[in-house]
Amino acid sequence: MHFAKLHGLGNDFILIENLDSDIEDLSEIAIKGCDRHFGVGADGLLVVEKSKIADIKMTIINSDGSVAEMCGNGIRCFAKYIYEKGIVKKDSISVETLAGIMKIKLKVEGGIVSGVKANMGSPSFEKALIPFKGEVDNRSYFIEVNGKNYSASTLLMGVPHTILYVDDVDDDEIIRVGREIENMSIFPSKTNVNFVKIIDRNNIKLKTWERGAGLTLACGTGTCASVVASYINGLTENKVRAKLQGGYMYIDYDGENVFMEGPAEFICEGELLL
Ligand SMILES: N[C@H](CCC[C@H](N)C(=O)O)C(=O)O
Repeated sequence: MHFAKLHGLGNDFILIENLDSDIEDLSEIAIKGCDRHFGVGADGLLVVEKSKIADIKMTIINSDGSVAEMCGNGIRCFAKYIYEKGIVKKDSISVETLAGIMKIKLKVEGGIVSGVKANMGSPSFEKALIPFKGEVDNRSYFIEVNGKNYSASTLLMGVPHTILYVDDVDDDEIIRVGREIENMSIFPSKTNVNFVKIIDRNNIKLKTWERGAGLTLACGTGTCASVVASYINGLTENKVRAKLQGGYMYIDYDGENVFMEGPAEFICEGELLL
């Protein structure tokens, strides 16, 4: 089947069209297609489907085959694809996801999408929604891993996110700590784990261990969640530039909705022979 590969700041995706809803084994395609040796290689699979309640529907499947409710870098890539392929030829697009309908604004120059701004909706600290089973105030608590205590926040930004504040986002410890926290029993649906260094009140640096995908070069929902948590805890302003391994993302939290701005690029197209 035909596929496109795109990335948002190095968080890369295989995208396929399923507008006739005739492709069934999407998790199998994600697992095989995302394999970086036996497949195309990607952090996840994006699927274009028809919607009854929005312009289009985006289904997201992680490289381990698990379904994710939302994906920030993915929705920028998705929006670029559906505009440039003429599936939805509007510069303001509504996208149905399992986390709700997202409103996307495209910057178009000469028929090419040069930038994407997404309204990522409202964050929630509601334990039942995240879900989170800890007996602490999840806005700010301490989490212990391998005898070390980390200051943390946990919230829902379409998908569950836990934010840890660290001095060095490049510490190899991140992989072990990320994998351990992702699977802790206090997170019944697991969690993404963001390691954040506050640079100043308008700049952070972060790296994300993603639920169902492992360490990625950037995480859109994670960057949004990190800015919300940092603002709520008085560590930053509500408009923040975030430095990811793959480049910069711009986040604006207005107290109700979170707006994410960043790039999306095509890498290649081809035939998936799985
Ligand atoms: N792996 C995540 C979904 C993708 C999130 C990330 N790639 C983004 O850009 O938001 C999860 O299962 O919660």
